[in-house]
Amino acid sequence: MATPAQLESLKQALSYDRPPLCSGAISPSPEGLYLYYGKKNPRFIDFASATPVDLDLLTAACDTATFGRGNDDVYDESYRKAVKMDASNFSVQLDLAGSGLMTTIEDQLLQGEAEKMRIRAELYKLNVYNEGSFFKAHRDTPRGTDMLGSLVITYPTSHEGGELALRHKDREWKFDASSLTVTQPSPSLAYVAFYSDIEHEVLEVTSGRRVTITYNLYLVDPASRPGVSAITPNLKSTSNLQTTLHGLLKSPEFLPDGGILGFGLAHLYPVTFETELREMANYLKGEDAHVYRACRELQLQPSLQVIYSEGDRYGVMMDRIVRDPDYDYEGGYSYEDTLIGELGGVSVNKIQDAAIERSPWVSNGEDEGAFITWISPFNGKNQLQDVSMAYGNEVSVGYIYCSPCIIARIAAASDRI
Ligand SMILES: O=C(O)CCC(=O)C(=O)O
Ligand SMILES: [Fe+2]
Repeated sequence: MATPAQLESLKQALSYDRPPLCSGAISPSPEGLYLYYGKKNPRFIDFASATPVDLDLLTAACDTATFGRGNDDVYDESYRKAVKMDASNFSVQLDLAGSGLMTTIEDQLLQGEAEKMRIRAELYKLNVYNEGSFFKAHRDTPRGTDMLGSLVITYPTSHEGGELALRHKDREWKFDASSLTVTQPSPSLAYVAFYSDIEHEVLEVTSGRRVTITYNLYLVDPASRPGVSAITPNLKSTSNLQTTLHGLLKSPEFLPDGGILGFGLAHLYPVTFETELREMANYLKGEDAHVYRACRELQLQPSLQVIYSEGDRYGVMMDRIVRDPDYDYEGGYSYEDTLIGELGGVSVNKIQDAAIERSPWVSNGEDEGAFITWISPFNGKNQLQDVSMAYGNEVSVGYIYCSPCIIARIAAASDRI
């Protein structure tokens, strides 16, 4: 066993203070503030000098903004009150790459294994929030395992309210694009980029108008794009977690007979039944990337695992995402029995104070089980039911957020020294 003091030192070392977002203002070239929109009667706005009439015409050309609830696209003004335009109906002249913005976002959001990746921004929508408009708290719909985040760019139209509030774990950040652009010396754009699983909300616009364009941010492996070379930022400083864990590994009193460390993840990740957990190491965000890297640097061969079962205390750990297996429910078998008996799953504890001997599958002799020493709490969002929900009767919807855990196997003290 690890002593409470040892576990506490590891938990303390997990503290991570990099926010899951980056924001600021950019002063683009004059064309960066131009917007062309509409197909039949195209129009033009220069946001350096947009008039109320310009914004009325833009509003009139937009559609009411729907949002995704489960597998449905719904319109509900109590949840999202705004108007929007799809990317196929407008064109912006902003040169994202040339403005240096993508490099800044990459430096902030790519960590761990993802440092060797680049970010591709795909224009998604234009939104207009007139007085009284808002968009209640949501997470952006996962659109691929390579989807990393979202970028919101706000034009410098004068307005009050309409702050973007972002929440992760127990923290909240409020981004007020209006007061930021007003204080810039030349007409500017305000930007905020964040991981797409971060909950965010557009607060009510109390006066004026707020106009944004949004981009979906995808990870791109430069190795798969010939001719594009990657510059890996030199962020390889040894983390506090790595130092603390290294110290503990050197101590013969820390897990003397070896054991399994578990780290619940802080972020959610888009998956399908086909997603390989092994590949997800490349997509880890923020503190999750940081934990994975510390374990890998210490040769602990970290792996991503999912734990199935609805129970609060015990579940079945798998190294892959599994489709709901066929099982003989009538004959008294559960899908957990099938995962253990046929698909190589192992019974584990989901919380620290659940003795593995009490696991239903260990106590009935079905499985030996494995006890996990949890360093950060396991987030139960990765159960089979959650994964299958995205399918329903429309398979093409495809992706759903799940949160696996990072597992590190610690050898016995005699084998470590
Ligand atoms: O317009 C904004 O500030 C954010 C919009 C948003 O969150 C979304 O479109 O998902
Ligand atoms: Fe959003």
